[in-house]
Amino acid sequence: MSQAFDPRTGYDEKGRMAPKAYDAILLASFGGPEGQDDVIPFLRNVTAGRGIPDERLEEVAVHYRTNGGVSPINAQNRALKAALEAEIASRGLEVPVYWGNRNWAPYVNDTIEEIYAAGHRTVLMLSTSAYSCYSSCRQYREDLGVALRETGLEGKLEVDKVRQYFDTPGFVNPFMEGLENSLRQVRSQLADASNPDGEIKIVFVTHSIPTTDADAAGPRDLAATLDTDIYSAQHLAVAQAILAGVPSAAGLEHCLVFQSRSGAPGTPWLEPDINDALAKYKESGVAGVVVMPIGFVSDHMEVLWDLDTEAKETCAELGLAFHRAPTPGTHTTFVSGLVDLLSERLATSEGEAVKEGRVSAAKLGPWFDVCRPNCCVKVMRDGTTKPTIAAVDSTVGVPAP
Ligand SMILES: CC1=C(CCC(=O)O)c2cc3nc(cc4[nH]c(cc5[nH]c(cc1n2)c(C)c5CCC(=O)O)c(CCC(=O)O)c4C)C(CCC(=O)O)=C3C
Ligand SMILES: [Fe+2]
Repeated sequence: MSQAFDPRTGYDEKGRMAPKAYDAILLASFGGPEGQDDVIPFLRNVTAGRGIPDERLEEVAVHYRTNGGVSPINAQNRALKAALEAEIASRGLEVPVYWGNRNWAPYVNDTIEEIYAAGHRTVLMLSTSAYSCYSSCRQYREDLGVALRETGLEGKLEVDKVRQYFDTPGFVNPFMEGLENSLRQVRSQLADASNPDGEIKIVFVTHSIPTTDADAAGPRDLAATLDTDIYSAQHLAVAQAILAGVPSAAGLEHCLVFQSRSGAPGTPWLEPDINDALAKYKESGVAGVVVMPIGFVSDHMEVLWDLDTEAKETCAELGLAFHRAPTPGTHTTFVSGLVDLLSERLATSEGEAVKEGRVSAAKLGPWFDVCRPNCCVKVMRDGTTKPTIAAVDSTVGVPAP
C-alpha cells in the first residue's frame, strides 16, 4: 500500500480511508410518500425542527398529490438497489446491499438494526447524493450518527461512507448521452418551428441551498482558492466535463441555475432560479433550452415537478423550445461506476482495495472519504450539533482509540 494510513483513525492526510473487508453496503436515501395518507406525515418528517410553515407544506403536498400521493423516489431506489446487487454479483463480490431512508420507510434506524441482527459489523454507506453540502453530505452522516445513538448500536456497528462522487465518470458520462439526445430534440423542435438556426442554451440545474450552507461546504482552505463556493464549483466542474464529452454542444452558451428554493423569503439562497433565468434568456434572444438536471441521481419529484412541470410551463409561456435530459437513474454506466466507487474501499483478503486507484472525470475530484473538521456544520436550534460519522471530527461510528 502506497498511502500512509494512520493506524488509529484509518485514514491518510488526504482523507482517504484504508480499504476494509466491509460486510454490508447501506444505500442511504431521502425517502418519499407512497400514497395520499403518507404525504403530510412525510413532509413533517422532512421539515422536523426547521419551522417550515404549514402553508408551505400544503404547497409542496400538491406536487405529490397530483401524482397520486406517490413520490417516484422509492421505486427508483428499489431499482437501483437491485441493479447494484446484480453488478456486485457479476464481479464475484459477496457483500449484501441494504436500503434505508431519512424521511420514510424503510427508515435508516430500522435498517441498521436489521444489518446488525444479520451479524454484520462493518458497513459502507453510499448515499443517493453526489455533491458536498449539508443536505447532500453531512445530513446523511448525521442520519447515521443519530441512528447509531438511538438504536444503541454506537460502538457495536461501524459505519463509513464512500466519497461524494460528482466527479466520477459513472455519474458524468450518462449526462453526456443525455445532452447529445436533448440537443437533437431541441434542434428538431426549432426546425419544426421554422427556426433551425435559433440559439440554444444549455441550462445546468441543481437544488438551491441557503448561501450559508454553500459557504460551509468543504475544506475552508480549498474554498479559499476558488472564486465560488464548493457546492457551486463542483457543479461547474461537472458541467465542464459533460460539455467536453459532447462535440455537438461546441460553441453553445451554458449556465448553472438553481431550482426548488424553499425556506423564508428573507433568507438568501443560491440564485438565479431557473424560471427567472429562462425569462432573461428569452429576452436576450435564446430560442430553446436543454435542461441538464446535474444535481440529482434520479428523476424524483423535484425533477418531475420543478423541471418537467414548472420550468417546462415557463418555456411554453415564453415560447422557448424545451427538452430535459434524464438523470443517471439505473444507467449501466452509473451503476457500474458506483460499484467501482465501493470497490475503492472494499478490501481483498490481502487487505488491498478490490479496485486500485481512484478514477475522476472532473476537476475537484476525487473527493475526501472523510470530511474535514466542521465540514458543513449545522448548529441546531438548541445550540447543539448532531453526532456524525465519516468525518475527521466524528464522535460516532469510529473505532475507539
Ligand atoms: C441539496 C438538496 C438535495 C439534493 C441532494 C439529495 O438528493 O439529497 C435535495 C433533494 C431532495 N429534496 C427532496 C424533497 C424536499 N426537500 C425539501 C427541503 C429542502 N431541500 C434542500 C436541499 C436539497 N434537497 C434544502 C436546503 C431544503 C430546505 C431545508 C429542509 O427542509 O431540509 C422539502 C421540504 C419542503 C420544501 O420546503 O420544499 C422536500 C419535500 C427530495 C425528495 C423528492 C421526492 O420525493 O421524489 C429530494 C431527493
Ligand atoms: Fe430537498
